[in-house]
Amino acid sequence: MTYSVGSVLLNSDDKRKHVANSAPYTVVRLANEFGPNLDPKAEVSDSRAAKQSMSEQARFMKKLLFVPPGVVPEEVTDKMIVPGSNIALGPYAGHSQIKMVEFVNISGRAKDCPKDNRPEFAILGWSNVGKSSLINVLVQKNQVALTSKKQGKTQLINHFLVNKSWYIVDLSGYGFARASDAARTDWSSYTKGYFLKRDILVAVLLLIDASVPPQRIDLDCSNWLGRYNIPMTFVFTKCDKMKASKGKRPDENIRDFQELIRENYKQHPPWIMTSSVTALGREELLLHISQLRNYWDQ
Ligand SMILES: Nc1nc2c(ncn2[C@@H]2O[C@H](COP(=O)(O)OP(=O)(O)OP(=O)(O)O)[C@@H](O)[C@H]2O)c(=O)[nH]1
Ligand SMILES: [Mg+2]
Repeated sequence: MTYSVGSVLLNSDDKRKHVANSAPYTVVRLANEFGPNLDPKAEVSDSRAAKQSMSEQARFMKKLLFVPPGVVPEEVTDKMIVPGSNIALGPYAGHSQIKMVEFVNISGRAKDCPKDNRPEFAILGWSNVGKSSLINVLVQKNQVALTSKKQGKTQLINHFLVNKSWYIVDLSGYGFARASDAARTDWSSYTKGYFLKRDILVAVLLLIDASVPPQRIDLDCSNWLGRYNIPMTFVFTKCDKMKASKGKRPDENIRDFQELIRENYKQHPPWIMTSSVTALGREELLLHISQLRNYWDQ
């Protein structure tokens, strides 16, 4: 099925839609390194073919970029693109450091969430994908969000107020193996309700474990968000597990995931590689968040 998250709704007062839709997306850095059409080892027999292939690559890469609000796609240069991502940084990027974070609220449903209208970013992903670890790394404090080796630990909507100006929201894992059936059923009622009703949700950070092959649940989830036009950024976690003895490397799993979802989007969502062990992607993700947030705030 094809979802349209592509058209720019300039006359809409719904900034969330603009944030989602101002993004002609995808695989730039990855495309450079691992993209299916962009194998650097591919032999090109003559210079004309090489040039043609280069311009095809350039077109392919532009199409796959995330171009933020305030930037014209044609004006994106290499320097603007965040390494390990498809995200270009624009004029709204900045003020990304987290100076203060307070845990303020646990809610069961959207109607119980804070009502102060501050913009928020929700962290969603399969149980054990590393949501709480990522939050801890972003705010550079251990134990702000509870992490656990046991799946299904976080089971409600947890609001963290950052710099007294915006929220990070830790959501329960979906499809957790060890949580009770009741908790699983709850997810569909309260978490889905949260996505649909929460007007000040700037974007969902959908975490995907890059150390394993693409999972059906992640594909379903991204399709579900796409269907409801909810802005999302794919945050690939555990990218430090480069030396996994079995299976594919994270970059290969990421490429496979991109390939599987590519057809579903007119414009591919932004994505970024991270690790909570090495803090890979931390600053970059904060900059990406800042440009969406600053655009929202203006
Ligand atoms: N190698 C590696 N391990 C990670 C990374 N992020 C998380 N982990 C580990 O993965 C496990 C789960 O991490 P959590 O942050 O608790 O996962 P969660 O998504 O919050 O899990 P739930 O709250 O149960 O939904 C822990 O053992 C973490 O140490 C990472 O970037 N690299
Ligand atoms: Mg958690």
